[in-house]
This record gives sequence, structure tokens and C-alpha cells, in this order.
Amino acid sequence: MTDFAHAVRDILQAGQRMDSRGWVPATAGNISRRLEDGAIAITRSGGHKGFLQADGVITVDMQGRPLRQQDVPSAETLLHCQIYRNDPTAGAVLHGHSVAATVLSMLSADPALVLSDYEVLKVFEGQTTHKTSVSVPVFENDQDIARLAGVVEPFFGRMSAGYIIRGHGVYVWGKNMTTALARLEGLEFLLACELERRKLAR
Ligand SMILES: CSC[C@@H](O)[C@@H](O)C(=O)COP(=O)(O)O
Ligand SMILES: [Zn+2]
Repeated sequence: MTDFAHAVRDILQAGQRMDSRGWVPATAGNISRRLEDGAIAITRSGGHKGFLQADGVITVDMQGRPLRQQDVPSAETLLHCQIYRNDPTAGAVLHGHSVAATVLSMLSADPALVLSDYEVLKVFEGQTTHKTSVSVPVFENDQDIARLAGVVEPFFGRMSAGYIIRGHGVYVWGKNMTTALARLEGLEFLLACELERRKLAR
């Protein structure tokens, strides 16, 4: 199997998994994988990520330009490229729109969501105990993705659990698709726990 075919398989499987968990409603979400030659395999804009076919995955360069001019990559391609540029270990990037991420990030105007004392925090890089707090930055949503990327840029190097865009969704990455999916699943579990706790505390 070629590197690109392998990446397509990873992306299709990730789309199905995210859809099965309700994290990519309608045409929401986007998925990518770094290729050995330095290009990025990424979902086309506007497709349902649960029903992706091989032709729903295209290639872009590190600046987000499609290698075939006629292809239209994800509207959020620049956020993927930014992650690959800033983290040379990143091999896969996932973006989803869960109910928990959407609602929790709209409950307050806080610039971060702090997750504390959960066993599952150990899914994130460098965490070895539940006796810890992980801060997940929350950025204001913006339809101007280049401008949004500019706001995210200074936070690289201190985002072990990814980040949230307010009222929109999460971005998570890992060295490969398996790790990225585990982080996404861990983060979404924690966000669901937080949402549940806040509802019960009312
Ligand atoms: C269903 S609206 C969601 C989009 O606006 C966007 O946020 C998104 O996640 C998917 O965009 P896409 O261009 O398909 O990658
Ligand atoms: Zn989105």
C-alpha cells in the first residue's frame, strides 16, 4: 500500500469513528494526515465525514495549497498545516464538533477550560497521574481562518490536549492517527464529564 493509500484508509476510518460518536454532524469536521514527502492528505471541503470515499481525500502543501489546482480542500486547512508546521512530531490532525465542546465553550467567556483530577487526563502527553490540571485554550470563533490561526500561533508548545474554538469544536493531533483518535476520545470524554457535572451542580 502506498503512503497516500495508507493515509486515505486512516482518514476514512477516523471519519467513520467520529461519525459513530456524533462528533461530525452534517458536513462538520475535517481530518488530515502528514505524508512522507511532506505534503498533507486532507478531506475535501463540504463532504460528510462519516461517508467519506477515497476521492474525498486530496493533497495540499504545507501552506495549504492543493497539489491539483481544481481540488477544494477543507475550509480549515490552514489550521491543520499550522499544527504540522509547529509540531514536527504531529502525523495526524482531527477536528470535530461535539455537543459537549460546543456547549461547554459557550457557557462562559473564559479563555481556557481547566480539567482537573480525572484519571483520563493521562491520555495526554506528559501526564502520569490524575492529580493534575490540564488547561485547554478556548479561542473565539472566526470565519477568517488565517486570522484565527494567528491567534492560535503563540500557544504552540503548551497545548498538550489540543484546543477548542468557542461554539464550534475541538482540534486535536498526535504522532499518528491512532494517537490522535485516542486523544480526541479522551478529550471528548472529559468534556462530556464536565458538561454533566455542571448540569448536576445547577
Ligand atoms: C457544517 S458547518 C462546519 C464548517 O463550517 C466547518 O467548521 C467544518 O468543520 C467543516 O468544513 P470543511 O470545509 O468541510 O472541512
Ligand atoms: Zn469546524
